[in-house]
Amino acid sequence: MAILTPRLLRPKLILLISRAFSSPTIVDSLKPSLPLQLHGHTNTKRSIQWVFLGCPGVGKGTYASRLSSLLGVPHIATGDLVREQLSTSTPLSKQLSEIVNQGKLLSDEIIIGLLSTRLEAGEAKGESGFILDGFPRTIKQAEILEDVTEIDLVINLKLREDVIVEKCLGRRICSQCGGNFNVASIDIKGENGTPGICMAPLLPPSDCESKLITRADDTEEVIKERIRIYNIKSLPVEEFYRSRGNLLEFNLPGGIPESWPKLLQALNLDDHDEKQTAAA
Ligand SMILES: Nc1ncnc2c1ncn2[C@@H]1O[C@H](COP(=O)(O)OP(=O)(O)O)[C@@H](O)[C@H]1O
Repeated sequence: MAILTPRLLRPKLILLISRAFSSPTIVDSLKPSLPLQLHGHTNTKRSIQWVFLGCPGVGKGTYASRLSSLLGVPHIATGDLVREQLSTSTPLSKQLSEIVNQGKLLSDEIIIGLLSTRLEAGEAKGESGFILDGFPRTIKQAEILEDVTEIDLVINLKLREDVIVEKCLGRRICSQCGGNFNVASIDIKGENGTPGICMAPLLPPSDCESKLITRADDTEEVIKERIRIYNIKSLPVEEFYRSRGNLLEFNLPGGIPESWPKLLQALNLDDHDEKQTAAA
């Protein structure tokens, strides 16, 4: 992976994004059903460019990956790119794992280097559009992204903090197939006007059961540090997009069975889902 200096970041990302995402469009076919007007969008001849925001463990990966399958655009999670890098045993991966395992953010340069490499690989495979998950996480990253391309929609997932911590502690990954599961069973009763919340565990199939691992950064101490850093560095990113008018706030009402249909409704995509299911 090439590490880019700040001076080199922008031109490289501009080139990659403009080359990779100027081709055919599913935005046109979805446009009537999009929840927001494409923000300042003049060129409709390109695919969806969406971003997921939200606290660590809120479920960005789950919903971004479902939407990616539904809409046929790549789901690009910077956390996955980081973990791929960590799985190689290079001096860089050792350096990165120290930062990640303390719950800290990697530098903008490193993350944009990883993202550029991923975009380049996608371009070679003819990918178009993206659903970004875990990027941007700082105002600097949001500004760089804004300089190089337009973001149509930013989905901001929200969940109460005590549930987020429990969900992170329950996260498991299958070391063989890479599938994401959750063993946490959340059942919090509503009180003093605050609604309760129920989330069933997302258990693995029997083949994966004995191969489950927990991320090294999913300990209670590190989770709390990640949330603290989110509030300092990433909450301003919510405001960045809110002020541009393309932020969709979505309070998760429960687990996937309750939340997925409501999210599709909020995105005016429930029709699209039915058509896909009927066609399958
Ligand atoms: N955009 C980014 N900027 C800086 N660091 C990042 C970024 N995306 C991922 N990382 C690093 O990778 C780690 C794991 O990312 P991710 O899987 O998205 O975490 P989470 O589940 O906490 O949202 C982060 O804690 C951080 O160290």
